[in-house]
Amino acid sequence: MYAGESRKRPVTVASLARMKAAGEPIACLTAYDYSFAALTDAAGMDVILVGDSLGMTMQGRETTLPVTMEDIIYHARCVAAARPRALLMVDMPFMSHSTVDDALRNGARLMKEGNAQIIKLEGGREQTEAVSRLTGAGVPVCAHLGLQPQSVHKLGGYRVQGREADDAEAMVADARALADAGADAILLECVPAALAARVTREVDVPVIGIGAGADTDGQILVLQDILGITPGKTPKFSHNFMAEADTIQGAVEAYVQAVRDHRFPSAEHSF
Ligand SMILES: Nc1nc(=O)c2c([nH]1)NC[C@@H]1CN(c3ccc(C(=O)N[C@@H](CCC(=O)O)C(=O)O)cc3)CN21
Ligand SMILES: CC(C)C(=O)C(=O)O
Ligand SMILES: [Mg+2]
Repeated sequence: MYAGESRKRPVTVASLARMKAAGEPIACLTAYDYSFAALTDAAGMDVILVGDSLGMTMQGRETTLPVTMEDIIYHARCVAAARPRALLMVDMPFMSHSTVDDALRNGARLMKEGNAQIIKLEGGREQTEAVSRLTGAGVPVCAHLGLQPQSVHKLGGYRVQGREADDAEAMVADARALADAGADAILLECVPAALAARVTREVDVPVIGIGAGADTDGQILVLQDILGITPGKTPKFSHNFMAEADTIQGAVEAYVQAVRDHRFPSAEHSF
């Protein structure tokens, strides 16, 4: 939503670009079913993500790796049934885009079967050809840099990425390459706030952050984390908005308002 745009009008990929240009924060949240998608949409969310985090939040798996195309399409269809005004973003599962042919076939499935309006895929410059072919074919793409949970076994855990100077430079170069390849947005997960601010300045496409500080074009969190119902430990970058709300609807609205008013994230949620 950018200044002057009717709140009732559906959010599109073009809306996100206009919001970046206008300096209007983009509020994003995951949802995995019809009821929460409807509630989240009524709270005024700009983007709803059917994330592969559903492997953990919905299925109780230890990582996102077991999530299948069938799983994510099932949840995307449940969310799409709410006919949200929000832009519907859907994650490409682990190993669903490791070849360009797979990326094209599976990206098309998320749109045709899952009703995705934009797909998100983890990876850096090695994904540029897939991004270019997908966007060239009319599939909007959000690239996902920084902490890539599908690489947890390669990374050795869920850790902040880009702390060393050479890793930071590589991330900036990846962001540029993906934007040049046609990516419509970039998501940065678990990166130092200063690095995220630099990527946000240096690329033309909207940058959405999670654990990436306050100076990105938008914020995203996981639904269960903002409701305080994630079993076990929640990431440092999340905040339980139920702590100050009486209802689930109120908590989701408080999150949207905190993002719009630049009150979330604060330093305690950032690296
Ligand atoms: N409930 C939930 N919330 C998420 O944000 C989330 C998921 N699930 N599943 C998929 C990924 C995994 N994510 C995670 C999981 C753990 C940390 C974590 O524990 N991070 C440490 C930072 C460690 C460091 O300082 O390097 C933290 O204390 O927050 C981060 C991201 C983000 N995503
Ligand atoms: C945490 C967000 C960015 C995500 O990719 C997911 O929910 O799967
Ligand atoms: Mg994901």
